[in-house]
Amino acid sequence: MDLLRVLVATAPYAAIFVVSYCLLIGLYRSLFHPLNRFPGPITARFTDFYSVFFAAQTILHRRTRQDHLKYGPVIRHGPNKLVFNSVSALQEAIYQNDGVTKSRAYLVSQRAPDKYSLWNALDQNLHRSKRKIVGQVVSDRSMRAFEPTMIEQVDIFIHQILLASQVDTPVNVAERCKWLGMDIVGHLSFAFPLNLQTDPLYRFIIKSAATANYFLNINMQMPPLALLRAELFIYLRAVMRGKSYLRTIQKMIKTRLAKDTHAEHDFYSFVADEMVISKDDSIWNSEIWSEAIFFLTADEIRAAFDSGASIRNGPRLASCSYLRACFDEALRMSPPITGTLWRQQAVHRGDSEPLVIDGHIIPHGTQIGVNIYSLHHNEEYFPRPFEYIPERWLPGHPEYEMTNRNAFAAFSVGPRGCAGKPMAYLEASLVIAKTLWYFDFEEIVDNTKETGQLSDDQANEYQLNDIVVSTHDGPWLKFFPRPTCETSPSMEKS
Ligand code: HEM
Repeated sequence: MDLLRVLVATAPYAAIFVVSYCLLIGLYRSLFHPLNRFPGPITARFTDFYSVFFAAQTILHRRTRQDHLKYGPVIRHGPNKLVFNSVSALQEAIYQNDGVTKSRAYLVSQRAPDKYSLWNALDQNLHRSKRKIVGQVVSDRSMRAFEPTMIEQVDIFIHQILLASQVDTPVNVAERCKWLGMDIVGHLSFAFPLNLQTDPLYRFIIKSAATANYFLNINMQMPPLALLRAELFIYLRAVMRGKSYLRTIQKMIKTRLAKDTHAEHDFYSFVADEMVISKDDSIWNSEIWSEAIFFLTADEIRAAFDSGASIRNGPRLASCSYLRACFDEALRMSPPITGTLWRQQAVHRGDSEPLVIDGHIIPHGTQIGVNIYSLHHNEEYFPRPFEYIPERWLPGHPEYEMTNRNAFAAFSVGPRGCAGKPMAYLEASLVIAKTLWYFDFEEIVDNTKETGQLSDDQANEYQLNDIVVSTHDGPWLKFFPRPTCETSPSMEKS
């Protein structure tokens, strides 16, 4: 009762304190903040809720581009944030600059205070040592050893499409690719057969991972929001329904720990000797846990591939330049990571060495970045940005001359660029090559359109939802087996 009385008595003072604090912060941000000289939306000047608002609608990438069109190549997108839309910021000033590191916003993905994954390790030395280990997993040699498993999974994908075509059923390609991607990464990480393609048991993890990424994206825009732990309610509900993503990963790790370290050719066999791994329940706080979470969600990215190019399979896969051009153009228009990859000046630089980006001196502590979607739709680098033109990537074509391919950032660049790039290309090449070899297809529903405020240009583009990695639905395709199918091993399974 006493406590209640104290609370009631102090409430007005607390309210006055909060309002005064907000007013003072507002006054400082509008009049004295060193970023005031940069243009941008008024709301973003005062609060990160501006980005949170659009992130919650999964359209922050589109909004950022619109803001660039309105305010120019450098915009203030939060009280302490600047977004750049130039090749020089991408290639020199930010992502390949030793004096710049990942932003502290990445720490919202930490599982335990002193545990870092490759993705959220800000310290450059720690990152280098982690990257070395993961580099072994996705190296060319390792990928060659893993390829038979990958092909096996791709063959299941083809077989499932055949089954659908035999009963005249259209296929949601995004959904199938997500299942395939997750099955492959289950084998790659802990040699665990998730079998999403053939068995619905674990399919819930796709949705769970998307929910986790949705909240991650919002929290990264305004890190204090992570303290609210809004995602906990969703996790709790999943646990109660017996469909917990985290519990599934725990099961995968435990199953793997029960086997001999080098019994399988997977991620675990590489990291086991480097990390202290406990076989009891404290697995939740272990280093392997942090890495596993990252590995499993990163793979969702691969579901974004869709291409209509005609290609050939086999040893010449790597030399199929048109296939590669089609991939790159799809990745340009619909990058699997659409957002701004936030960075900040590294602490070791100290205040004495100013960071200069595109001629602007950047105050220490400012969050800086390039928005991949905006850069990929910058007309200066990619004329007619909303048109799918693979010839931009093929020497000898006029479009090639007019394109600045240095502005391509689907895998980011520099030491924090994508470690899985060769694997992503290999997997996508195999899937598309095999699918086109065995099937003709037609689109059933037009998935490019979406309700909402889209410009005419945008309406012609395949619509993505930005949740750190972008998600989408469809296309819905109806497949027709080609005569070549009859002799294929994967078809014989039917
Ligand atoms: C089309 C598919 C893919 C795209 C477009 C893509 C894109 C990216 C991008 C843009 C980053 C930088 C993220 C940041 O700075 O916050 C990244 C990081 C990373 N990606 Fe990928 N990725 C793809 C597939 C994969 C696959 C298949 C794997 C692994 C099997 C993978 C592993 C990684 C890793 C380990 C990092 C962190 C690198 C580091 O911080 O050192 N990616 N990826």
